[in-house]
Amino acid sequence: MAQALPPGVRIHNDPSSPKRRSLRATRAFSPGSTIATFSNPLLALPDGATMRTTCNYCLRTTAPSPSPSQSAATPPAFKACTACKAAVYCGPACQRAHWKAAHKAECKMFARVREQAGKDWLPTPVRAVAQVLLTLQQGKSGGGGREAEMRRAFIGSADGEEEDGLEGNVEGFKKDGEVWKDMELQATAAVVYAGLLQGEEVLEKAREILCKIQTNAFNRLDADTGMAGIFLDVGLAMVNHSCVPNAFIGFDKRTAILRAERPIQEGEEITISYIDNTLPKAARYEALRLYHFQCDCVRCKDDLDVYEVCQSSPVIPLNSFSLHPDLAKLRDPPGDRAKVSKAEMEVIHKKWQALAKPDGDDEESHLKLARERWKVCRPLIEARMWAAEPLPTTILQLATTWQTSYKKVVYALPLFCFLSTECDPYKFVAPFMPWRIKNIVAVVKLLAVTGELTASGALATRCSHEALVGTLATADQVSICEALLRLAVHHGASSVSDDWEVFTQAKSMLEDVESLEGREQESNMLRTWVEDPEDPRGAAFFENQVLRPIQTLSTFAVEILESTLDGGSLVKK
Ligand SMILES: C[S@@+](CC[C@H](N)C(=O)[O-])C[C@H]1O[C@@H](n2cnc3c(N)ncnc32)[C@H](O)[C@@H]1O
Repeated sequence: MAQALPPGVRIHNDPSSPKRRSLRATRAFSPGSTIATFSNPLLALPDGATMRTTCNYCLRTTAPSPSPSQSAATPPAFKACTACKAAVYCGPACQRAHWKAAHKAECKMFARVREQAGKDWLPTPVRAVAQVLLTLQQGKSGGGGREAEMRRAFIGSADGEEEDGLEGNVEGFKKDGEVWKDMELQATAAVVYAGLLQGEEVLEKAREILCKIQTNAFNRLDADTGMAGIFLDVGLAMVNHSCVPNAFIGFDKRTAILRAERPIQEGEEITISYIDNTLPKAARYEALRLYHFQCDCVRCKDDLDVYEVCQSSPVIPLNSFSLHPDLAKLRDPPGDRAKVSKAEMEVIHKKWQALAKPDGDDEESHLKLARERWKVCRPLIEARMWAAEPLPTTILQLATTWQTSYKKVVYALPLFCFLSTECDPYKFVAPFMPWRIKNIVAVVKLLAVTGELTASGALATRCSHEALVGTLATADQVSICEALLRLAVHHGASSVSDDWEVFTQAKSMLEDVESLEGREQESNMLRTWVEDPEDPRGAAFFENQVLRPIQTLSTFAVEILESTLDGGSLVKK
């Protein structure tokens, strides 16, 4: 593709390979380091309905605080475009930039959307296709550089050389019955709302654009690593998939950051995972169906489970500064893995997926579903394969429900400790992977609750698990929080982005903990441990005051899960 690429990467074109083009490293990268940033996307859109609560240019989800000159009583708010009243912005600079980048072409479309559909937003793929069609259309009357870039990416170069454009897998999509039907509808909607005449030529063009968006756009991760909107950069779009990738992508507003997950050599192909690569093989293949290729990475070829991938990971040593410093255990994971065959793991996942959604959003409905899921996972539980999906997701879903429950919040703590020590390190071996940091920060937030309950003496009335109450009563909960926050801040610097909400929260919570009086000794000890995790005094402090209580809390998790999900009682001596 003829476009400027950031340093750190180059495009390799091999017409004889099924992958065709790929992204290669121009130098070596260590795990956690930034390979390249991509800040000039061709498309960057918030999710459909959230276009009213997300800045349509920088994709910020909360408006910046008012300046000191503004009244503090005025809550920061997004301002809508005065013409269409649909797109909103965090400030005039973003509004101006978006006008130039995309909104000038699409603004009038929203009046039509309101008139024809009675809505002031469009589903993301429909809006994205319409934006491309309208920019190309505008180009006919002098759209400038943006139009030329769009044309090269979506239509091919001016001399008709298709080679230059984005991959669309159009023929593959056309063979995919239900999917293609949906795509045809979305493409037609884009043409109608864009106000273009509905000839077969324009409809065909719209379908091809949609195929290219589907193949090359990334789901932009929101602050909490949930999905929110799409991001398409023609350079980043050259990165291929592997279920054992050596890189991952983080997003910071309108910028995508490509980071190394494993050591990368100069000239090596850079790969990311397009999907949740910790799922069993059949589920991964199903998720990859929309990309129209057969993955032949080592995870797929040898049908490796999470433990087998973990065992041979080159980033195991990074865990010496983590909540799983026992590297030998990562290389030789516990459990009776021979008890569950790969075929049985596939069946478990299929059955789990087939279970219906919760009947309602109340705690009881979630609990009912968790019980059914737990039952399906029984062979994995008996083999103690805690990191094998769908078991960790089952635990996480219950832990997340309990996190906000007045009655169960205390029980969420052992569950998150368990996820952080027995599941996440095997699923995501590099300690800077966002899901690991997010669950560690969840432990800190829960300790803030149990710390208060312990101090006020109310813990025993809120929790009938005596050993859990006893462990918390004797633990130095503040030092545990400080140690976990230091881990989160250290690894967070190599994770999603500097602006990642989980990372910024960890930094601010750490400042709060550091400012507490009367615990200089503990704080100094933890500082020593961060500076040199091998220092015997710091290491012993971490081992005794932090790791041991976390591991003890974690041991209560299975008991609590079994008693809640298998019909027992939470009361334990
Ligand atoms: C985002 S594009 C990646 C760039 C693409 N290789 C190109 O030349 O334009 C995604 C498409 O690349 C191809 N692809 C990605 N990863 C692949 C892999 N591991 N093996 C084969 N093809 C792959 C598939 O056609 C997929 O739909």
